[in-house]
Amino acid sequence: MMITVQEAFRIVTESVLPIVAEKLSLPYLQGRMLAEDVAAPFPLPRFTNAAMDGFALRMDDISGLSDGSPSRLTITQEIAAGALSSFPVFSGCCAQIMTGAPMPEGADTVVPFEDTSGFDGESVLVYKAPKPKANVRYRGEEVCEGELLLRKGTLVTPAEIAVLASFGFASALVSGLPKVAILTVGDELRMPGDHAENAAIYNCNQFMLEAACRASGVGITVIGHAPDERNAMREALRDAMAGCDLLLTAGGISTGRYDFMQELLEEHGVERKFWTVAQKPGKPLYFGITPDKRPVFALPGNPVSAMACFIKYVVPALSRLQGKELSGSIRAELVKSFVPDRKRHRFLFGKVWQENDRLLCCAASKVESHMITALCGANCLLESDPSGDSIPVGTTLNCTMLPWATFSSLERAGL
Ligand SMILES: Nc1nc2c(c(=O)[nH]1)N[C@H]1C(S)=C(S)[C@@H](COP(=O)(O)OP(=O)(O)OC[C@H]3O[C@@H](n4cnc5c(N)ncnc54)[C@H](O)[C@@H]3O)O[C@H]1N2
Ligand code: MOO
Repeated sequence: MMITVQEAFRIVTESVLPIVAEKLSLPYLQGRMLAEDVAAPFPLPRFTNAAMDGFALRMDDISGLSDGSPSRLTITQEIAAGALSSFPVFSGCCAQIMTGAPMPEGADTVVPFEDTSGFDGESVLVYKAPKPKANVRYRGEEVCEGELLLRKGTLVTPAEIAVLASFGFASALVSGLPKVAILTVGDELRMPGDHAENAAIYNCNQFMLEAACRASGVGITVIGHAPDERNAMREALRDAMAGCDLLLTAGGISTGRYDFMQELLEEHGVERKFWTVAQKPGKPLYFGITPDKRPVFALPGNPVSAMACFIKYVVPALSRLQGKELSGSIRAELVKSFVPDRKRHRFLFGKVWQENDRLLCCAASKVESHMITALCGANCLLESDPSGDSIPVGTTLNCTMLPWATFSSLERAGL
């Protein structure tokens, strides 16, 4: 039974559940999403330390500097970064101290090396008084022990890796990264690089979907292709289904004599959630769940249809598998009218950009589901409800950004 786009979207997002989280070491965390809150196991700085190379002293001992004459102090110890002072700085004394070294007991201020007579000798002349307590980094001044450092759901960037490392965490729990299997079908398809005779065409979906998955930040397990023949498709499906978290097929899902995909998926135990959606392109879209609850999308073979379905349904499913929030769409004003579909929700690839304070959009001029060049230059998928009238200039439309669209593409002019 044909269902609405809204219903299809709801079924997909409700049926797809997060996969198991995994613990990864620091070098592998970049780009992943934290699966748990991280609290500070100790305060930061962990101990009060010097912010400059110089002399740790008691501020009271250099108060005489105010009348212009230098103060002389006896150097009683040297503290390097990583070393501990074993006795206090007494009045009239000071400690040579290096940046990052723990402050010795008794001292409250660090005078930078440049404002003294230097490290040589048994005493030092201090020429310039800093502010009291200057050049000292205090225990816990940045972060308190137990404070929430990083929230579950945070995308790990070099900043989060730096924070984790600073607190001594060698690894972190991140959401699982889905592995996608891709299977294309069709006797007519040839691999790019091979000869395509007579009525043959080149396999675009396999490479397009692989690139779209990688651009969406997920991994690939199997990439396969099968001819329109039941046994070959059955075997290819079995291989594709082994070990993936999400199965994507393209082609063979409509009503043609060789469209065996639905029948074979169900033979493999996939439970159909829906087949056919009131949308253009992408009407024959099939969505199901394997017995062990993995999502399966059988995308229509026409490449633009396959990509529209990927953006509208597969990208949110990949987010759900990772426990990520769905990105949602943005609203932009149409600058060039187009004809929607009378009965079906219309998807069109297009461009959204910013002009002054307004977001504007326009659809690609090539609108048929086999016109793959419409994708080039597009940064979003535009949507329009069914309507018998053309959509006028100035209408506000929902635009879903393509996962690989760049921020700068929003600033350039339209298609
Ligand atoms: N009688 C009907 N015919 C069709 C209907 C319908 O409702 N009734 N729906 C049309 C729509 S809409 C679409 S979309 C297609 C989808 O059909 P399939 O998913 O079964 O896809 P195929 O028939 O295998 O292929 C359709 C089209 O796309 C080309 N194709 C397929 N795979 C690839 C690939 N990997 N790379 C490049 N091009 C590919 C294929 O050669 C066909 O031209 O059905 C309509 N028909
Ligand atoms: O709906 Mo089909 O996906 O128009 O080409």
